[in-house]
Amino acid sequence: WDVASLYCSFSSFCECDFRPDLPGLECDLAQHLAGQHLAKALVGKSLKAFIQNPAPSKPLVLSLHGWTGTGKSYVSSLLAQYLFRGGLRSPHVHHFSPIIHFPHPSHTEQYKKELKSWVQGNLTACGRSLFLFDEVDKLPPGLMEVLQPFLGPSWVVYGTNYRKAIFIFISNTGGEQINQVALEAWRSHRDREEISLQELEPAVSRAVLDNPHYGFWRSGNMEEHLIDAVVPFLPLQRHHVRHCILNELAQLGLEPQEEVVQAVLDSITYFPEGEQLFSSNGCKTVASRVTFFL
Ligand SMILES: Nc1ncnc2c1ncn2[C@@H]1O[C@H](COP(=O)(O)OP(=O)(O)OP(=O)(O)O)[C@@H](O)[C@H]1O
Repeated sequence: WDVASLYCSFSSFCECDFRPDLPGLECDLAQHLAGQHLAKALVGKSLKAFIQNPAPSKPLVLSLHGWTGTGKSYVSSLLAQYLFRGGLRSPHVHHFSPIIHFPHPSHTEQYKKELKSWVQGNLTACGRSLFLFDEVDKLPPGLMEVLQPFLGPSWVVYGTNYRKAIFIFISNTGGEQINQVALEAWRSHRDREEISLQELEPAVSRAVLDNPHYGFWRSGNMEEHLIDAVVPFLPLQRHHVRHCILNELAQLGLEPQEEVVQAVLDSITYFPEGEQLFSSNGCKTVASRVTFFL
């Protein structure tokens, strides 16, 4: 324990290195996040309500769903960047990945103890902590049970005020269902921006509950309404991938180069077989393809 965390544990005002810059986040999302009108709106709205409330009644719990490469990790890292001074490297941002942190299903009981004490210890050190769980559908079943007491509205758990924490869960579960809704909207000539959360949420929730490998399936978080927002990420079309390529070129300090843009777009595979509408891996491989074609 350093002096700062000791101070934090006695001071309800302590915000550690939590320095939220919501206008900055909104601006970055508006400029760089392609094709995700629902994610943009939902993340912005839930964060604003949560951060502006000096005494939230429960932690903020977001569940991000969608096809690979559609921006779930990207949005999470922007969140960390605009909420904490140290961004993803802040000592109060905790990132869990099944392959790295929970690789052996036979060690689940040990992982449960460790996860519970890790979350508890870090919330004691700083109530304003961000816990990021990647590939939730690949976590050992039952592991997430230990998180349940931290996600709800109780006043205090194990002597710690945890209501200012943020939990983000990421998975591909529900991705196929989201893709189907987006495809049907396109086939019936509906504007993509008309796709509403009400259309997607039931399908995503069903996919989560039906998936026996999904951590929440056993822990009951879905049923108990501990999740504040189910955030669907739509599959990306060719013009969205173009946006990602231009982002990448700008990041490299380069002007848009049409031959590179076309070469990258043409090297990507699209689905379904007939319409060739959505990028098979979203923008996941854009960075490496840009480097290749430069
Ligand atoms: N909607 C998007 N707008 C802009 N860039 C994007 C978008 N989606 C993905 N990217 C780019 O592609 C990279 C990979 O995407 P990201 O890691 O966020 O995918 P993901 O949805 O988390 O995929 P997975 O489910 O496979 O983990 C990002 O770092 C970002 O540069």
